[in-house]
Amino acid sequence: MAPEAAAKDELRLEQRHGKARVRVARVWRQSHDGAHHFVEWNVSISLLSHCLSSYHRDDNSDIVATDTMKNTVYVKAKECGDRLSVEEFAILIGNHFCSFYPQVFTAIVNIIEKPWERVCIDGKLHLHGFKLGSEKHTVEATVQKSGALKLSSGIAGLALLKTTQSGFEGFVRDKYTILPETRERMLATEVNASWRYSYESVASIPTKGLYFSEKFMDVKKVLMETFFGPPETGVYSPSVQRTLYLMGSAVLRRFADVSSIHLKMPNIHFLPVNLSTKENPSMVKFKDDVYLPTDEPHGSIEATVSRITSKM
Ligand SMILES: O=c1[nH]c(=O)c2[nH]c(=O)[nH]c2[nH]1
Repeated sequence: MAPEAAAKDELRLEQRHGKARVRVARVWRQSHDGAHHFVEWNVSISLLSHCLSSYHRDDNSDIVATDTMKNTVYVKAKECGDRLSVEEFAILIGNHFCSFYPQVFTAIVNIIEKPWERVCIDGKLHLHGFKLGSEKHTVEATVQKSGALKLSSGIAGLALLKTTQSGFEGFVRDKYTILPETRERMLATEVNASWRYSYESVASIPTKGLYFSEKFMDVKKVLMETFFGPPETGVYSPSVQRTLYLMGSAVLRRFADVSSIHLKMPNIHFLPVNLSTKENPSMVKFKDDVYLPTDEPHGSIEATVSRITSKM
């Protein structure tokens, strides 16, 4: 928020305004091989600006209209002749508002990219055919007039499940506890991750190729490899907490330009099904085979893993 003291009333006002959920799709047509590239973005913009008179008086002369913000998304999408990553587009939009309008000092741009993937027909990548995948790519760019930048990317809704190599033992037992200890259970979650890049100014971001799009795929790969372990043996998970920490620390170890990662990993329960009657005591006896899938309630487990930067 933009805090400004209103001397007249001795009140403090914190304000921002913006346009939420501006939907835009962009096609880039490559002339050399006929391939089309496609993205669909949902853009939200929030501006911190000096426009106090609109709150204190009937004077809108400093307001950048939210309708103008919406139009700017389409203009900038049109103007970007070459493919760019969702991170670069967020920074471009944020930078525009901070540099074009004297009264805007901070722009916060959030974008959600839909997971459209090129289809494969008869083993060949289609030139202009796409299907919708599941997990989304998110970004938040906070740009200051000075060019200072905070950049985070994320994954939303990455549903993962393994049918073994998971357990939960040694937790607190008291008169309220009935959960049995186990070394054999299903582990299912829907990962929401957000990682902060260490680039601190617009001028310092890597611009070669689609740097951040590739990085997004690489981070996702590291998260999944750590969750599942090797294909034939897997890796044992003693708790969601431990697995979350290993996933986050693997990302920090692997990518020098990621300074922290927040992971939210609900523990989605698949309950053992045991059915028995007096007549048929072993009608369905659970042998790690038949489960009742559930959505709620679920365990909610989240943590942020960051580098400890020693300041000498
Ligand atoms: O991995 C787990 N972490 C928990 O904190 C927890 N709590 C619970 O009931 N089951 C589990 N599993």
